[in-house]
Amino acid sequence: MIEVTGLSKRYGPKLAVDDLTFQVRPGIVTGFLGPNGAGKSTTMRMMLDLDRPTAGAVRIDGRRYTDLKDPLTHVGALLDAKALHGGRSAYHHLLCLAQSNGIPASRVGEVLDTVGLTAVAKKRSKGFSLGMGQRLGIAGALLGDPQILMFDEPVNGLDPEGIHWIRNLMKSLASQGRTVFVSSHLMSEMALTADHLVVIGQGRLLADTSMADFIRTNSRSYVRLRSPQQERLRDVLHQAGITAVTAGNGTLEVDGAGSEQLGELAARHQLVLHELSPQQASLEEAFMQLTAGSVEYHAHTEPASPASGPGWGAPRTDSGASEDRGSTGGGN
Ligand SMILES: Nc1ncnc2c1ncn2[C@@H]1O[C@H](COP(=O)(O)OP(=O)(O)OP(=O)(O)O)[C@@H](O)[C@H]1O
Repeated sequence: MIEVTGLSKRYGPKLAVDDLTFQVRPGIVTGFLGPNGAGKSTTMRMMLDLDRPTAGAVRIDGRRYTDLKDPLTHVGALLDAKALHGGRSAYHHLLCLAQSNGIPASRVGEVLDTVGLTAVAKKRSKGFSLGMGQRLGIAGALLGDPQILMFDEPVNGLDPEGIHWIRNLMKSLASQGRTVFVSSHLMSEMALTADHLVVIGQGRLLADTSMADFIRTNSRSYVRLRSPQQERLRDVLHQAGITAVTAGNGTLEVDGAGSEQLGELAARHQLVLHELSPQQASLEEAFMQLTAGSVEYHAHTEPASPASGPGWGAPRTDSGASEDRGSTGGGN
């Protein structure tokens, strides 16, 4: 398991990671979420000793990363798929990694096969597409058959088949009892992959909880009802002490009562229902709700117009102007 304790990282005036404490457990996929610039990559780099913490510590199975013998056999990581020696073939890139980590050369062919790159094994990686580079990075992470795996944005650049493959790979690695820690901005994908979530915003821990609890705690759940006898239904609900809110499309929304209770109530009063559906917010909605206060880089739906605005280059006066990096979405 990975244990992060009081971890902080300061870059000049910027506190990129602020006193993070959490554990990543084996046997499940743990998703690592946060808005742009929240500190995810910095945290992962510190986990792998690629960046020195300003304070705090990371332990991998009770030891510091630098104290691990042949670290790739303990921890496999994909942090930056572009961090490759472009002149080397995929095969030689992996062979160099294997030789410097006491891993048998026979593993190279196995992992190339696992990630589907056998046919291009002898090609130089500088000609690889983004998706092929991701696959090669994942092959490198798997090379030492480690118990702990970390992936920073692993589906970046992958096509739908590749995304599906990554999802199944992570689940199967976790089901073998391994520790899988993965960051992603693709919420729909994370919702299908992760069992547990660690969420950070502006370097601070916002949530460390199961996927189900995270969605339940950070979003509204309700039951949607539609009936041709809406007025009677509303009266019946009111008499039962249940508040219903009229929504669009002739539907009623009810908080605080389950669909079983509502269905039985309607049946007792012989009311026809055309819809009785529990509504649960998506991970994306729950994530946006939780992180709303810690998003640093806000884009704007409407592009600024030279005619209506204060003029190109003039200081903006709307909220968040000082940190705003415009509609490119910021990043680093
Ligand atoms: N080497 C560095 N020097 C200075 N500042 C840095 C450095 N690395 C990261 N930062 C800053 O630290 C903060 C956290 O960055 P980090 O890349 O860890 O965030 P992230 O959550 O991975 O973001 P994203 O989702 O956009 O990849 C940002 O404000 C970033 O600009």
